[in-house]
Amino acid sequence: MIELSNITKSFGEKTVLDDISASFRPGITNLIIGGSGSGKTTLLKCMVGLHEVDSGEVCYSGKDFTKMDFRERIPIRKEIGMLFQGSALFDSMNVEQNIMFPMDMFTTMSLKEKRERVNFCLKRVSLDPADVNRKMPSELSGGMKKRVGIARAIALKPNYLFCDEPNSGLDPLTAIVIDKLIYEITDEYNMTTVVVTHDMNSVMEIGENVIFLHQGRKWWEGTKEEIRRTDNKELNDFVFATSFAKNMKED
Ligand SMILES: Nc1ncnc2c1ncn2[C@@H]1O[C@H](COP(=O)(O)OP(=O)(O)OP(=O)(O)O)[C@@H](O)[C@H]1O
Repeated sequence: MIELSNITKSFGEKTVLDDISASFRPGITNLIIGGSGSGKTTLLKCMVGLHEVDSGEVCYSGKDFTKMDFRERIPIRKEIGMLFQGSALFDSMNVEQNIMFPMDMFTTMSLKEKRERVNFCLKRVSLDPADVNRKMPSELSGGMKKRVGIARAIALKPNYLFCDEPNSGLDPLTAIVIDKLIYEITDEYNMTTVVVTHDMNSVMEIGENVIFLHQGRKWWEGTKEEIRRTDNKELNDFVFATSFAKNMKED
């Protein structure tokens, strides 16, 4: 469980996050949506400590992350898996080395144990270790890179999974496959998963809890089913901006 209380963040004069409170429960996919510049990525970065908040609390299972120093944060960081935009694989490392990286950083596992874990994680994302282990990221398709990114994110059996635009750059069918994968592993490992997206297909497929940010504020919160019935003007304008999505709205 992650709980945000009254998060505020400014860059210079500009308030980017304005008094955001929200709860993200384990075992479900929590989505953060909103227009460009609404503060989604900033909020995600505040949650993992890549930005410091100006005020407010980010609590992991009741422990306030914002008040901790670097050392105190390490045990929580070990429980966090991250899939950032573009997969962020290390170009100079092959697939196996990429997935081993968090284990090298945070564990004393033997090489044999690490290899077993890499193979397990690759199989979990439906990749064949014998086929991809020695490949470099440049040799993989966009969808495969995302899968490897997810395999690396789950390598340390995280309790928390953060994904920033996991579908960016993917064709619609591959995007659905990646969404389903995130949804399945969230349920399977009972992770607290937070996904930043502006992909409406994702919202309608896996939006079990959706937070809508508008002008740096939490404007609306609900489920994918509730979005179809919402009267919130800004949310409607955002979600049903495309004719495809309009067809999905209930009368
Ligand atoms: N490091 C920074 N320094 C100054 N301003 C920043 C910084 N990071 C973000 N911003 C500003 O904060 C606002 C919110 O940015 P953010 O990236 O969180 O939006 P977003 O909702 O994720 O947008 P997008 O969907 O386009 O990725 C923007 O106006 C952006 O210019």
